[in-house]
Amino acid sequence: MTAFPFQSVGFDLDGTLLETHRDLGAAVNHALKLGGFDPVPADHASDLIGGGAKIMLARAVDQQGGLPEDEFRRLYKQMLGYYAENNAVHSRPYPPAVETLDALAERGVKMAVVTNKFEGFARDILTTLGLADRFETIIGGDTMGKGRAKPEPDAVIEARKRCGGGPMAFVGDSSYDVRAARAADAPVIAAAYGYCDKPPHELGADTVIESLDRLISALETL
Ligand SMILES: O=C(O)COP(=O)(O)O
Ligand SMILES: [Mg+2]
Repeated sequence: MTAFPFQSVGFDLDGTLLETHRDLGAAVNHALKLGGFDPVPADHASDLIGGGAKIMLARAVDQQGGLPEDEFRRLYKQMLGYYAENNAVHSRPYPPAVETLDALAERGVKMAVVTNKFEGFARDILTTLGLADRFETIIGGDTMGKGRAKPEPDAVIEARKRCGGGPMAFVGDSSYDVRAARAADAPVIAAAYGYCDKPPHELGADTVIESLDRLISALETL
């Protein structure tokens, strides 16, 4: 067997490893309701995901005319409070996620999560789902400091360092992921089944997969 080409793989969370839009959508709708806004329809919640919770709520509020800063901040706090209590109600790994993580572990590959979610939420959800221990590190949108979340490369670079510093490939579903990985000089695979903010083939990734069960062969042929 030839050696696997990557020492580590970095994963985006929402829309790549986990289907999380129902819980995120419920949190946004909780805040929208408190602000007197209409809820976001369930099948539109996924369009708001990618830049973290604040951007998600801001997009939903702006679609309905926007809010002054202090009122927005109040709703944002309410949203975070709700999500803290309800972040893994409906959220699940995509069906081949666990098998794929197993298959990578069998090959000696280290795995990292690099998400724009707050690190604490990511840890909570992965712990509830029994997956937290599989990752060498979990880096959130707040881990590297203000303004350093994806699409900045810092979190990908830090994840690669924490995984030993060897070659890391990155897998993500949005332009935030592709830009962060590119800027960190990591090959990147786009998850077409996720919450892509552009048509998957236009994200600028090295390759596109329709399901996580294609990941290992995609990594071997990058
Ligand atoms: O919650 C978000 O908006 C983004 O999260 P992700 O970086 O894991 O996709
Ligand atoms: Mg994502």
